[in-house]
Amino acid sequence: MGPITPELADAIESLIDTPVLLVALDFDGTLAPLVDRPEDARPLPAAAEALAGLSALENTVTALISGRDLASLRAVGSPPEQTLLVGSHGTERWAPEIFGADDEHIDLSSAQSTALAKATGILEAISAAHPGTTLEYKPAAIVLHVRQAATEVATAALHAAHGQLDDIENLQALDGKAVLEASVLVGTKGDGLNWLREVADATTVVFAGDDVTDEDAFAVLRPGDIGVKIGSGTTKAQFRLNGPGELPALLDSILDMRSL
Ligand SMILES: O=P(O)(O)OC[C@H]1O[C@H](O[C@H]2O[C@H](CO)[C@@H](O)[C@H](O)[C@H]2O)[C@H](O)[C@@H](O)[C@@H]1O
Repeated sequence: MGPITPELADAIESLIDTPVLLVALDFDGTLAPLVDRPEDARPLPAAAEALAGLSALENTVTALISGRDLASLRAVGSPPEQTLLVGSHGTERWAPEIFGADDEHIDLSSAQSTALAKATGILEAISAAHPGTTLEYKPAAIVLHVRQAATEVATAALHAAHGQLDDIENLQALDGKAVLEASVLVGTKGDGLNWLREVADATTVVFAGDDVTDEDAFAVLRPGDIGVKIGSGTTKAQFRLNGPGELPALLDSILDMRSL
């Protein structure tokens, strides 16, 4: 049996006649399998092909919604031209001109720049002291990656980072999969998904994601929408797939339904 359960198949069937469908996908761990180095992540070819097919359909809008900043998301995701993009956990937003929406760029206040510089200094020192950890620099955040560190080193680095970042004003610490992100902007994927729904004028939304931050997006789904959790963990989503390898089956089924 494939990954599409009869219940999920029924939900997909109901998408046939919705006037405007929005298909919004998280990137890392959903469209692209998790890998050691963030710069090496790429969509699975079958998923990228299905996404391109969906983006070419009339009355079906595609979007990526990620914790990555937009430049990084574009570089690793190579999204189809008409795909809307939400980055930096909801705070950066871009839509093709045809949608007539205002983009949202990052413009830090001096208090935010000061907080980011402090957090950067702290995480650079922690990373230097914890072999195997690396840093990712974003316009409004600094991320400590511990995926490649030994377990005890990773735990110690995350513990030290939490302890030292907690006192900085204008900063929020976000836990993710083998990462700790220190961000000076407060945004959620729920805000991002609400923006996408409005800009696309969507009557129904499909959203798939794997991480804790994706729960904010599942939380704003409405009756008739479809939320799909990718992988294990507690979730508000109604449906689940085991990993990014099963996403192409979902996208292909939606593509078939919307192509009828
Ligand atoms: O919202 P997402 O698109 O899922 O982005 C969340 C974070 O993804 C990236 O980190 C994760 O993927 C890396 C590459 O597979 C992996 O090495 C890391 O351990 C994961 O946490 C990205 O680097 C972060 O900036 C995103 O916030």
